[in-house]
Amino acid sequence: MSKNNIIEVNQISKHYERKIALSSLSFVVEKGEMVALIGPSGAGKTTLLNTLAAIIEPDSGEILIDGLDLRKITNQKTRARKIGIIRQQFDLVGQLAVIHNVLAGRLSEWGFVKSFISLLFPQDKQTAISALERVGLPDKTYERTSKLSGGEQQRVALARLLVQRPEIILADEPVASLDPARAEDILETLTRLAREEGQTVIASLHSVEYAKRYFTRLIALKNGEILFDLPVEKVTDELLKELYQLKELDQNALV
Ligand SMILES: Nc1ncnc2c1ncn2[C@@H]1O[C@H](COP(=O)(O)OP(=O)(O)OP(=O)(O)O)[C@@H](O)[C@H]1O
Repeated sequence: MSKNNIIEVNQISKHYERKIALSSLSFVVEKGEMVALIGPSGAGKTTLLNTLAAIIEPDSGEILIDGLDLRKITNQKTRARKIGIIRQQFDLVGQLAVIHNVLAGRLSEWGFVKSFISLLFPQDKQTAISALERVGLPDKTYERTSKLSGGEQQRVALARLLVQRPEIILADEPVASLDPARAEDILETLTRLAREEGQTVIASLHSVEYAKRYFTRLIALKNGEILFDLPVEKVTDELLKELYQLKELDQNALV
């Protein structure tokens, strides 16, 4: 494995009952790459991201992170330093003030007691405040998170990632529920901050337009397989047409 490869996926497969979600996928990602995962609904994007985040285990194949088998990175602290994920539901606690959600990025490092204490006396307050400044939310620090709009909550999730500072950021449809202006704003912020920190990003996106604008490489999934894996400038309209064509009728569904 080359020194620059931070992720190496070797023939991973995952199925749910009779449905194949991922079919023997292999690819390599270098440190600092900005990769967008695209493909029609049900193609396997979320399953792949959850597999990379070790939220689900593949049936077969292996994932190497910095040359280490992901299954062997069992220490939570080590794993949190390597990989952070933003999911569609943000995983924020609505009743808590924004700052506490941001500091949850430290949870695996601090352990339960310090994290609990931080709910009363925010520790490392300055780190959280500067993360909130970087995502453009300095005035919401003590606001109850549930009062924020969807776009603002997405920024809180980003600030939490900034505090966690993982080497790899996985983002599952990070802008699905946002209007176009806010979606672009979040993608611009995410990719700019990741570039500044030298982080590697893999994000699933429904919008090919955003994928092309903010990312440098597109991995296209279709029916759990990689249809193409190309630098943005090599992705043609023909390939995209093939990718989003309606699936062939699933004969099994008729039985
Ligand atoms: N927990 C589950 N149980 C059964 N089938 C599942 C489960 N999770 C995913 N699937 C199936 O696996 C396939 C891949 O799903 P996945 O959510 O990874 O696709 P996706 O590309 O992220 O779709 P979307 O763009 O709609 O979010 C789909 O056919 C889906 O129905």
